[in-house]
Amino acid sequence: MDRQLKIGIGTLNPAKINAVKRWGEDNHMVVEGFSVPSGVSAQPMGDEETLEGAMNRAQAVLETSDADFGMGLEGGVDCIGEDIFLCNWGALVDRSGLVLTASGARIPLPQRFKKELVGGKELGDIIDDFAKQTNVRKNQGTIGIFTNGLITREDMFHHVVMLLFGQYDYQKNIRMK
Ligand SMILES: O=P(O)(O)OP(=O)(O)OP(=O)(O)OC[C@H]1O[C@@H](n2cnc3c(O)ncnc32)[C@H](O)[C@@H]1O
Ligand SMILES: [Mg+2]
Repeated sequence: MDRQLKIGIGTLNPAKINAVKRWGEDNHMVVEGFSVPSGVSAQPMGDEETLEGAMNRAQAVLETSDADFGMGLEGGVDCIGEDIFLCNWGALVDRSGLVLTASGARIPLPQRFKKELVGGKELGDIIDDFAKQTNVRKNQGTIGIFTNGLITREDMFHHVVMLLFGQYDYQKNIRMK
């Protein structure tokens, strides 16, 4: 029997790992979480820093494991005008040097969150206080709280994982030409 391909995901957060496991189960791939540094702040601000965190995690996984694919999923926030939005990025790298990226769905956060975020507080802590729950980040996520559970953090990241793997064959073919 063929060896199953392994996806290493750069986190121990179950909301992220389960999103990748959904893909792994559907596609006969093994998934393992690894604790790696994101190389960016604990609460990334803006697309650039959030994407950088996702790419750093993906690359670090390849360097520290025997995984065939390294994946990084990073959560941040981003301002558009006066509003502040959830902002999530994913990166997928393979051992040939291919790097794929994709972002997640965005919804606005309450204005009162903005002050605390700009003041240096992590969204994970702010949402726990707001929802009077613990570890929202490991469960339905902020997106789950503000969509009444319709789209959880796992659902949102699963979509990102599909956007990443969905690009794989197309990008591989482009590179080989
Ligand atoms: O262990 P890791 O992988 O770092 O998981 P994390 O929950 O800390 O996730 P990120 O570092 O990717 O996210 C950066 C911060 O934004 C928070 N965050 C981002 N999106 C979130 C969401 O949907 N729900 C709850 N917290 C979220 C998160 O808890 C962190 O405080
Ligand atoms: Mg974190």
